[in-house]
Amino acid sequence: MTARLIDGKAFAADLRVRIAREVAALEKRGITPGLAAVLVGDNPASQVYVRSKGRMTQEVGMNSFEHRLSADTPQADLLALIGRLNADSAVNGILVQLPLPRQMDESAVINAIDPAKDVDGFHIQNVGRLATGQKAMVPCTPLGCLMLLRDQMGDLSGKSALVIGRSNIVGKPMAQLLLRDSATVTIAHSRTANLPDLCRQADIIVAAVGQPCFVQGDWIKPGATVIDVGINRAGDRLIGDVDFDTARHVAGAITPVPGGVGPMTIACLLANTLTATARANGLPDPEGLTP
Ligand SMILES: Nc1nc(=O)c2c([nH]1)NC[C@@H]1CN(c3ccc(C(=O)N[C@@H](CCC(=O)O)C(=O)O)cc3)C=[N+]21
Repeated sequence: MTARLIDGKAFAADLRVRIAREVAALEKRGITPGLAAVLVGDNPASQVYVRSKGRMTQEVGMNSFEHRLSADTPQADLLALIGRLNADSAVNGILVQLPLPRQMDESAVINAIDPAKDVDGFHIQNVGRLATGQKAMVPCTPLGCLMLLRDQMGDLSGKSALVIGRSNIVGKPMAQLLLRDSATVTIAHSRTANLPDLCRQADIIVAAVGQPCFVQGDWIKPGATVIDVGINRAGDRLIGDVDFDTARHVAGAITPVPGGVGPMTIACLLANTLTATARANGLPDPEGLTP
């Protein structure tokens, strides 16, 4: 068996076309969505993400505001900037690139963002809203994974889903979204016993462990759908958390790295910015961009 390739790059491009159409419709009402990205320090990989986010934001017709602060910026200065962005009506979405330098308290920074502008969905209010089934801003990577899974499998209800990884930015919100779609969800992590056996029972595997080629082909139930969230640098190449070369002979469908989840994350950031703009203006949520 050879797995179907899940083309996240193409899906994301299509999503951005739909977003651009909605942005054009808002333009007629005199509304232009604005996304502010804040980058603290000069992590070269982070700079790449911020740049490509900035370019795609403009491509869909939104305003992109970039703020670069030096790595030794005091936390109070960052909080002051967030305060100004919260108060700025031209800014509908605020993204503070993670990880932050050591002197910063990440939770304090995230929770300083106006939850209505929290397009990463990391604010404690959005986390609680997602967990209790209320209208929330939903983290971009899990939202992108959910869109790909629904597109591949249709109704997820009753499917067994294994999420490998328990981070606040991927694993936990991914589990919440799958649960909302009535999947039977297991969260595995570095202390999980018999991970290969758990994997073999899963119709859906979402791998977000941060270890290259961690999930082996012979751990996968034949025909399962495998979503690889990992982005690991191997020299000048990117590789995922799934051993693609063995997994592709067993899975029913699998996302490649690059070209799978990564582009969906950025497209969902734009989707969330559009959703935040609609809500800020008392308009209904745009169709098909929220869970
Ligand atoms: N507050 C915050 N929100 C984030 O969403 C966030 C963050 N901080 N910090 C850094 C990580 C990383 N991240 C990526 C998004 C897209 C690609 C992406 O598009 N990757 C391409 C390849 C890019 C390349 O070739 O370098 C792909 O997988 O095909 C990668 C990584 C978002 N992050």
